[in-house]
Amino acid sequence: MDFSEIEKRGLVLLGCGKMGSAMLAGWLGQGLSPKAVHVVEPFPSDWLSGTGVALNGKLPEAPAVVLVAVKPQMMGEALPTLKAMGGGETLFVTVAAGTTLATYETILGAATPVVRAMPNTPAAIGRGITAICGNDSTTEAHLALAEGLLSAVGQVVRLEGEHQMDAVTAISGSGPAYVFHMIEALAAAGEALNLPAELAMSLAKATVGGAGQLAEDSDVSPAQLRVNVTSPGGTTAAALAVLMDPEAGLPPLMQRATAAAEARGKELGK
Ligand SMILES: NC(=O)C1=CN([C@@H]2O[C@H](COP(=O)(O)OP(=O)(O)OC[C@H]3O[C@@H](n4cnc5c(N)ncnc54)[C@H](OP(=O)(O)O)[C@@H]3O)[C@@H](O)[C@H]2O)C=CC1
Ligand SMILES: O=C(O)[C@@H]1CCC=N1
Repeated sequence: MDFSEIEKRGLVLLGCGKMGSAMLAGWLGQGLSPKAVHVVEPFPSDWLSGTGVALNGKLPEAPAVVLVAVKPQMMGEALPTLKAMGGGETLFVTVAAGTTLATYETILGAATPVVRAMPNTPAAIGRGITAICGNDSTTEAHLALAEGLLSAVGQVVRLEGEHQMDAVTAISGSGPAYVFHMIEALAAAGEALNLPAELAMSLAKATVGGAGQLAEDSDVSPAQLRVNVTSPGGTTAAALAVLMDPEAGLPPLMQRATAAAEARGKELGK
């Protein structure tokens, strides 16, 4: 990523909790100068204080980018403090779930370029995936700037429009939590089969991590990779008969879980 525009005009990060620090760690790791970053965060972590970024100080008048990473519930309080940066010169990029482009336009002015982005926490190790879409005031240059910034912490995909954002949030924004829960569940299942807890957790982490990497790196589909593990009449087939049950297996459960996430995204947007 060419950070020169951001290093010239500055980047304001509003809120530096779990997602803000995951992205900040990625940018600093990619060589962004900490001096270019101005963070507004009520309770800075020790990690944040040690990064060398400007913390809770005077902000640039027209930074290249404001990255909004506060909770949707805090938006009404936090965003108006940056209203003076709205209007056109500064690109606002927001990662908040649910909150619609129209809400930002109401607070910051309709002429403000706003990109909604949905990243995920593997951004902290450069393995995130972020989906983006912009409002009517965004140009190709704005989208390219947002894309460049977010591609410093993983892959970026552009959406057809904002109507896809709550579904994306349900799949990849929240998705790492489902995978972490899968690790917990697999480890707990190992303990239920009388393995020591530490061994069960090591097996579960390495299995999920290795399978995820294989699925991402391989030209073979996940369905075929699954078949490759499954010997006819063997142990995997016995487990998959339970997991792939059309009524009580993982697919209907995953659909219910992601539908609940999507519905919550829509509620947060109201
Ligand atoms: N966590 C994730 O995996 C993902 C989160 N997101 C989105 O990212 C956003 C942040 O989520 P997350 O990082 O998990 O939440 P966190 O609570 O960890 O981070 C939000 C941070 O903003 C701070 N904050 C609160 N009020 C203000 C304010 N007025 N001005 C500046 N900072 C403020 C909070 O401080 P304090 O704790 O003291 O209130 C906190 O440190 C949310 O909108 C969420 O939807 C998107 C994708 C993935
Ligand atoms: O749980 C949430 O609302 C946020 C959005 C996606 C991941 N975390």
